[in-house]
Amino acid sequence: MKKTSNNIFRSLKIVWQSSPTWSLVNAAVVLLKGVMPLLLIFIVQMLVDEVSRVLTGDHTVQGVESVYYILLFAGGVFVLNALLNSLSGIISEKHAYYIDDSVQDLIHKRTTKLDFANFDDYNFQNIYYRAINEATYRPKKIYYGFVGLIQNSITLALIAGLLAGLSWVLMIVLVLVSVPVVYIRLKYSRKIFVFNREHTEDERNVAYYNRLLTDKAFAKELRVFNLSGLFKKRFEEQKNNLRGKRYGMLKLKTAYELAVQLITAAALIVVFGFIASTAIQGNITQGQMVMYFLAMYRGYSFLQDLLSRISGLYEDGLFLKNLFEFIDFDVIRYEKKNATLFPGIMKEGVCIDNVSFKYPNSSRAALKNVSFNINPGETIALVGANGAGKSTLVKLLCGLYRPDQGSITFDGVDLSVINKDSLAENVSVVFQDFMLYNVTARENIWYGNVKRPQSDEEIVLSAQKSGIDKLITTLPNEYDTVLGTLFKDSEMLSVGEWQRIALSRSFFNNAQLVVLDEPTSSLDAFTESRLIENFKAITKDRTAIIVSHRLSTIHLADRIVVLNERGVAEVGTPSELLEKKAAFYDMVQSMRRNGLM
Ligand SMILES: Nc1ncnc2c1ncn2[C@@H]1O[C@H](COP(=O)(O)OP(=O)(O)OP(=O)(O)O)[C@@H](O)[C@H]1O
Repeated sequence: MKKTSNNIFRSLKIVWQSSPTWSLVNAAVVLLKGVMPLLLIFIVQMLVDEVSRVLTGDHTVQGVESVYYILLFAGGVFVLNALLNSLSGIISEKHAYYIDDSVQDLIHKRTTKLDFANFDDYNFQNIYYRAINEATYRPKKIYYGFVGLIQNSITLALIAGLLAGLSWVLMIVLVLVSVPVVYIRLKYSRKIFVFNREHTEDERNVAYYNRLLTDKAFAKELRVFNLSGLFKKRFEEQKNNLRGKRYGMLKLKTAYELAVQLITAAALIVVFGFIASTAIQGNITQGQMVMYFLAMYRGYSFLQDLLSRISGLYEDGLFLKNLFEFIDFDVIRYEKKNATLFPGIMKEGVCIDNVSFKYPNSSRAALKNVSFNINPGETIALVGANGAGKSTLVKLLCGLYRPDQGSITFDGVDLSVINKDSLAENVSVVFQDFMLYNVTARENIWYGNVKRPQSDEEIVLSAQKSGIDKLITTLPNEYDTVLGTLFKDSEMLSVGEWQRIALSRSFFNNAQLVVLDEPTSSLDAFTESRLIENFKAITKDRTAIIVSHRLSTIHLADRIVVLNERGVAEVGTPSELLEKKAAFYDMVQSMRRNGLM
């Protein structure tokens, strides 16, 4: 309960900090609206009493005039009410923008600053999923729930004051019969909350099948393997299973609620009877009787409202735990305080020393005791069978993961103490699964180093190095043509062309270490041989690591490092390794036999 109220206050703080001015304006309008119902009850009482006075004999001008004044006053209240209703719409909309922005900002800060390794953690994925689902609306709902609670309390206090003129017992009776309703709501809020947390993975599974059915990334295979029927069936089964359980809880909750509501209604009838008999005995006027009826009825509905707001707030507080859990989650955090810069110009090179690594949530080691050096300006080819750990080593080299054991140093400076930005400026990578950005060709390359201007002529130079410049100049707006298929007037490229764009992006970043994971996998023979011919010029003065299965690319290297499941199998120049007739030699022979070279 304490944690729930903490969440509520933390959420209100977010709302307040999003815009103190709009929070105040919005709250003022909501509270003013809360006074309106009571004013209307007063007006009705005054009207009934004045009209019955005129009807029972007071035909004087003052008597009729006072009816007009009451009507005039009522008109003013109606106008104010209409004004508040219209204004509250745009005010709350404007305020909602600020709240949305603040919450989104919190989430963006979290997701962009997270270390990449967290995305491999299924538990983190659950927390992230729950947070995203709550983030969009809960803080806003809490704010309105809270302001509404104050509004209802004011109205109720005024109504209670009014009813006190007749009997305090009336209010107490109403409060007492409402308690079970609140109890049931609170109980079920917690049940639903627990249910949702326990079934996050099932929910994600439903969302996954929904993605398989709708996302472009899966659309091709969905068609060629005719998978839509199977996916739809799984989607429906899992969704209906979840819905069934949730609906069952809702039915039970509704049944209990209905039972206690009936008791409350009976109590209300008794109270109405009491008011009527008091009027019949002549202890209150007809106007007062109508006023008490209305006050009682409105009081009852406001009390119901108030109680459902309290249980709503409790529920929101519970569910906000999901958002704050994400914001506070003790993530895998690599960067150390007082991190240092990457060494100026490397003189000693890169040292990979006895590195072992297991992915988070994986039981198998991806790298075991890997050790080798890379001299400054040297090109190393990293080869080995599928799953040997080549891409893993690439990810470790650019700081996406940290070794569990051993170290990676640049000129003796451990990667773990290097500042993230400085590392990104000095280590440039083209991943196997490089990104396709649906922006202009120029921007696609510029993303390699956004600290440089977009007009930088090295953008064209980088495109020339990967051999994509010629194609770009044939596009309708040349370098300013949007690539992809997402937006109007875009031009789609082939996989190999995209790969050349990705290569240009890494060339544009004049990093000291260039890491290319399968850089020629999608290139045609002509482009590949041109890239290979120019490779030395492209990586001039830079240290390079190329991961490849292609002998033509491997032969570019000064030295080859062969990885296997036990770590580094062998290291040497291409001719040394061929002479040694061990792992690399066997690999080349196997390729030759199968006509792969
Ligand atoms: N995100 C991940 N989570 C858990 N295990 C992973 C992850 N990525 C890779 N692995 C495992 O780590 C091992 C090494 O994978 P890696 O991708 O580094 O191999 P590779 O040598 O690059 O293979 P390939 O030649 O097929 O690209 C594999 O056994 C793989 O299953």
